[in-house]
Amino acid sequence: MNVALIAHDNKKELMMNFVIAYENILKNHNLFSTGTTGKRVMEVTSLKVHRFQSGPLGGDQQIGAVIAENRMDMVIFLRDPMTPQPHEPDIQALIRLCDVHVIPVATNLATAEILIRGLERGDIEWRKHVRD
Ligand SMILES: O=C(CO)COP(=O)(O)O
Repeated sequence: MNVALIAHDNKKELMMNFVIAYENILKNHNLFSTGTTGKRVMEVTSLKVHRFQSGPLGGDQQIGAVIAENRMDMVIFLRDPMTPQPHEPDIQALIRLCDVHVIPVATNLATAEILIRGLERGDIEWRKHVRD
């Protein structure tokens, strides 16, 4: 499955703990990230991540483009709801596209944990039939 991992600055520690905890599941999938998140994930784990631009420089839009082509199967986006982001329209657009294409998307840790366990159990195998 193609899985996007994105975290705002105040959520990056949380994301690193998440990817360390679930490395054994994530290693079986193709991982995509915005620039800084991907760099950090590769520093703290042995995971390989395809990195796009940093979020404020267009990374959310690049991941959005993959979603728009219905090629992303899951999005884990640990958002910071307390800090205004300069690229807020890009963030909204990415999440909107997840709804357009019915892509499982988690925007907080509690949902991320459920999605990652679902990924391991094969709950989103149906994506193989609707992708591309
Ligand atoms: O801003 C982001 C998502 O909106 C994340 O970007 P970085 O991973 O480059 O910090």
